Amino acid sequence: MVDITAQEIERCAPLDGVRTASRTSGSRIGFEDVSVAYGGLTVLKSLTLTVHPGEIVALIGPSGSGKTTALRVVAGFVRPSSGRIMIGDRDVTDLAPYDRQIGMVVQNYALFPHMRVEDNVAFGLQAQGAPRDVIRQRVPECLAMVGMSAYGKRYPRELSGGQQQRVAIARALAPKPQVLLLDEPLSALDTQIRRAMIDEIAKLHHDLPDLTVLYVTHDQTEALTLANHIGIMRDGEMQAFGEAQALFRHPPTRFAAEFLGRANLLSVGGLTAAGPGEARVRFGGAELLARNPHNLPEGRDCLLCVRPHHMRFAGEGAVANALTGVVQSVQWQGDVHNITLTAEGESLRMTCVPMAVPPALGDQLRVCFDPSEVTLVPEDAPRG
Ligand SMILES: Nc1ncnc2c1ncn2[C@@H]1O[C@H](COP(=O)(O)OP(=O)(O)OP(=O)(O)O)[C@@H](O)[C@H]1O
Repeated sequence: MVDITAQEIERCAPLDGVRTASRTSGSRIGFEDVSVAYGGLTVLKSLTLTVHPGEIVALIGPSGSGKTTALRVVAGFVRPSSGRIMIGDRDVTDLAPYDRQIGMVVQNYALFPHMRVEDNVAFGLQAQGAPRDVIRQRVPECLAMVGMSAYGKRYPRELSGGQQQRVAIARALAPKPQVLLLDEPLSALDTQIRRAMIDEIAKLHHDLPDLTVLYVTHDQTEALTLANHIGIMRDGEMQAFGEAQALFRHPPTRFAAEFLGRANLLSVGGLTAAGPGEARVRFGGAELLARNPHNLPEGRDCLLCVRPHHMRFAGEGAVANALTGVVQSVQWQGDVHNITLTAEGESLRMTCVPMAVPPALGDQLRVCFDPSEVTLVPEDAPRG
């Protein structure tokens, strides 16, 4: 993560009042074969991606995978070594940040400390030379949008982290940008405030459905809750991209399965077709039925992705898709019990509603899962 400063936010403030005066419909963000290199090292590699008008796309991925770089290249703080950046139908690759009609919110708020809240929010409008009466109307409007109407006269130091971030969002939205870039906007906040802010951002986007949002985060909950589409970055490349639920339910690679949500990935073999979109596989002595959305071919060794919350107790008698494991650990976490089992030499995590009498360490436990909830995933190609 490369921190973005108040000076850079200042450089985003649009100077052209005519073109930024109103946002009547959404604009796409387009990366067209964009690469970025620092000192000869390519950290963003041929990225092609469209964020459609009114959509939220979240970029997630490990530290250093190029998420912030992708965002900064849209903002205009970084020049691509090749490729083009589009906002709407405009090629903005050679435009300065302030001429791109973007709003930006970053992790460390980057509010101007010497300005009151209302002056922070007015900043972009003043920079574009908006008339005073427009500013007088727009500033309270934006503060109301983020629930900060009562705080206009305060200085940033007189606000909590969550309140500062709300002001930062109001400031970014005041000039009615076409696109909003969010760089880990909630990562400095504690868990409870972060949850509340996720709801608020969702509501904000509901109220501003034309706003196109590119959202960089480490937090898969934020990505899954807010984004229409999610891109998973790795080593400067888009490793996987898809509609949020589809990517979660049917991850295309091991890396995607592990990065988005928690997953048990069992090594299975002997794949045979079993009806449309389904296949049977062997896991030790057990035969299991699963979704095969990636059409892996017969005979293929692959992984079975079982989410911990999809595992259930099988009880006695013959049950399809059942495994027997030995309990290795039991943890109570208030609203769930987490149980770890070993089965056929592999470790499996299970999440279930809290039990009055949980299983004990060393117990044999039969568990099962619904074929429609488990997915076959190809093993990632070796990286070299
Ligand atoms: N100004 C810079 N000069 C040189 N290298 C840079 C610069 N900015 C970023 N990098 C490098 O580019 C790579 C991608 O960085 P980037 O900040 O985009 O990653 P990220 O995925 O956002 O990481 P994080 O999750 O930690 O924020 C990293 O290896 C980083 O060290």
